[in-house]
Amino acid sequence: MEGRVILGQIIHCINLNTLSVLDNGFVLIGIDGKIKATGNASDLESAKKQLNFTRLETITLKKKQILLPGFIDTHIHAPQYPNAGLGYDKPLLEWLDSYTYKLEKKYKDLELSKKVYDAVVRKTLDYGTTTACYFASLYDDSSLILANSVTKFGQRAFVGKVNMTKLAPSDYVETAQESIDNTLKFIRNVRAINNPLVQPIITPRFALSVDMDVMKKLSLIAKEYNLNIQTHISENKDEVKMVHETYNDLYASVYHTANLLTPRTVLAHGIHLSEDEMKLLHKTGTSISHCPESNVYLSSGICDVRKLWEHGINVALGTDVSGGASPSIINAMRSAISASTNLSFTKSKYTKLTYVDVFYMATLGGAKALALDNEIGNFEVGKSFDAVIVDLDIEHSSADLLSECTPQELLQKLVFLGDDRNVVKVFVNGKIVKD
Ligand SMILES: O=c1[nH]c(=O)c2nc[nH]c2[nH]1
Ligand SMILES: [Zn+2]
Repeated sequence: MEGRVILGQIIHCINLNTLSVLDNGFVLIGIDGKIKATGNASDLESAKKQLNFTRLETITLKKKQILLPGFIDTHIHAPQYPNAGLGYDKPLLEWLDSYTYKLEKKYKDLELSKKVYDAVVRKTLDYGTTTACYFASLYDDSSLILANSVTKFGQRAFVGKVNMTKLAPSDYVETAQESIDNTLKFIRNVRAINNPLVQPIITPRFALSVDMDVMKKLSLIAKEYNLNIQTHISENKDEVKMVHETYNDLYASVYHTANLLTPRTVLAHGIHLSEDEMKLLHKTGTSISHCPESNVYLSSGICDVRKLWEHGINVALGTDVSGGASPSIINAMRSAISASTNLSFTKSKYTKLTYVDVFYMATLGGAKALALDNEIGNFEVGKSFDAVIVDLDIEHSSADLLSECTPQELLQKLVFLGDDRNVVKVFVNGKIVKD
């Protein structure tokens, strides 16, 4: 058998509280991109023999390099990328009207779509995002271009054509029929690409912009086509109030009524959830995508990740570009620590998130949120090899390593100081997509 072996310092999460660190380890990958064996370097020869590996390409990491699972961005709006860093003077609902819809409706232009989508996919891969869960726009043909960009550059992704049937600009809204028809067309077209790494995802924008009937039909489509679901929940207090007024129900209950809460559903934000809503999310196996940078820039609030965990809810990370400015999950890890530190100033007996907590959310937590934890998220044998090689010894980068570091310290340097310069190689399903 042919394959590749990576030797060196390897870190991944086994579960929420357990970091596995191999100081001198190996990961053996088959030509099919799957992990065949892992362990200490001293056991490599016997693993090779046992698995009948004859020809192996070897990558030996340097002293200041670590191998990590690829990062998972569970919430990013690809068409909003040109607005990253702009328009943070307004809270959510005004921001949507003043900046966001105005940009998204330009994606009728397929040339613009290709230009921006190629740029987003390239940029997120450069930061080590091996899997991204994208909101696209209302337009199915433009959204298909995002699925093609992802395919071209080799990223693993979910791509959602957004549904919006009300409370939207008159020139950026669909009828119920268009919304459903175009969603079905989009699903068929993404499936026709025949790329197992790219899946369509059901994407009602949020409860305020989609009619209940349409949400219910979308949940039936998710079931029939075996699809994941994504939307937003409880991001901003005015938004929550409007949802209560519109539906006379709790925000999470609105989605539950529409049958949108499933173990394959990821909801962005979840800042202002009530006890009952958290219980409902736990009961339905729904995950939250925590988007800490966006929550600060849009003045939405601070999500209490520990409280969600206490309720048994899985929490992942999202950049939420362009609510968040940075397309980097490394940055999202850092922002999650800052957000929880700020929370600790106002809450008694609150333990802020650690670098291990956020690393978990960026990898295995993300995989769980997308129901891909049998496929990616760590280096368990049988999973696909989605990984990044991180180098903390890059000249002119922010992380100047002037002393010896343990693998755990190298990971901390990445979380607090790292950027795309430190991500020197990226693999998706065993294939090198950044070198
Ligand atoms: O962060 C957000 N970005 C959006 O585009 C959006 N739409 C509804 N709610 C939203 N929240
Ligand atoms: Zn969002």
